[in-house]
Amino acid sequence: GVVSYRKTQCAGTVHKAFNPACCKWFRVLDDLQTNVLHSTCGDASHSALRIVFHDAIGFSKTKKFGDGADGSIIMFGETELEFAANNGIDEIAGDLKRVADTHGKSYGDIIQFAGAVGVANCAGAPRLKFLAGRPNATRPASEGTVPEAFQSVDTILARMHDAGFSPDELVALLASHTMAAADKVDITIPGTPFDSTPDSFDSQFFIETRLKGVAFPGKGHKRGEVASPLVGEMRLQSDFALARDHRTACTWQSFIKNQTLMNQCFSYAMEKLSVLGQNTKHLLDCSEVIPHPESLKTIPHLPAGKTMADVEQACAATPFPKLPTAIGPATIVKPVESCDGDGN
Ligand code: HEM
Ligand SMILES: [Ca+2]
Repeated sequence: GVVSYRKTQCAGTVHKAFNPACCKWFRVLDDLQTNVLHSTCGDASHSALRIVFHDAIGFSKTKKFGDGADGSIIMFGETELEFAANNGIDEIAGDLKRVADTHGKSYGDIIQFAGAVGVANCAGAPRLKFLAGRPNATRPASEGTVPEAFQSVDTILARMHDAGFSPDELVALLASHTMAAADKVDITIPGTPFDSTPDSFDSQFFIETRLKGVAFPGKGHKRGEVASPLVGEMRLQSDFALARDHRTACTWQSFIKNQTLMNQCFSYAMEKLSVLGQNTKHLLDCSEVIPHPESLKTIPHLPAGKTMADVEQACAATPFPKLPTAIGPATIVKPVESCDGDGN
């Protein structure tokens, strides 16, 4: 397509595009927002971001398996969705497969597109890039490429290194856990968030993972889970450990009062993730289709009932930033509701 400096009306939509070749993605956008993501930072938008990671990370620099952000998790879903680390991905995979098939898009593209749109549905989020044109996957990823919450920091950093990501880049990617909840860690309490604001792309996740753990949100401890600081909040063992490890703690902490830095680092790392194993020369930049996220309405804070005495020090070089405490009774985190019609 030819880029012009005047926008072209995209037929069949309310949208206009600089690049007419991106018009068809506006039709995909409308379908996704109406039927899957509901233009909200809820369960489906969260899942759309998670599947970006689980698809792309099936990549290895050393062993030549896996082709990265190629949609193999949908194309070879009967294989990959059986992997334990992909527990719970089946629903979004099915939804995105339908949308891709309807619009004649590759599974690699639909995953990256839905991820970027899902992020944009969350207040405070960066507007991620979107490149289109990934060919369909020709083989499934191997089991063992997706990090698990019960693994050690050494194991997780080694796996990320093998996929081309530094410890700092992993921390940046983990900003994703600010718009996240767990359904499968403790199946008795589906939708249990990782921070007190799962509908906002804020730095609360980086704050709350550094508070002293006091209890479990369900009835006792599950594999990959450690005690969390708030009623109704889930803490992954891996997030606990990465928040405190000398290789990652200072970067973790640096995002708390610097949303701009957090968003820039997340965007950069997501851009890398979104084209893992792909030749970007063959991709078309349709970033103009990604909606503009709303801005945040809150500032970084300690949840109500917490003080600086509840913070665990971890970065030797820099003290934990001073934060105000939210007013009111101790924060209780409400579950993220799912819209799958089964009432939980
Ligand atoms: C150390 C690496 C990581 C580990 C061990 C990990 C582990 C997990 C676990 C256990 C869950 C809960 C799943 C469930 O029970 O439903 C989860 C959720 C999630 N993860 Fe990660 N994750 C990691 C990195 C990432 C990265 C890099 C991204 C994105 C770039 C990501 C995005 C998400 C999102 C958005 C959710 C929420 C899904 C939802 O609410 O439906 N994670 N993660
Ligand atoms: Ca949040």
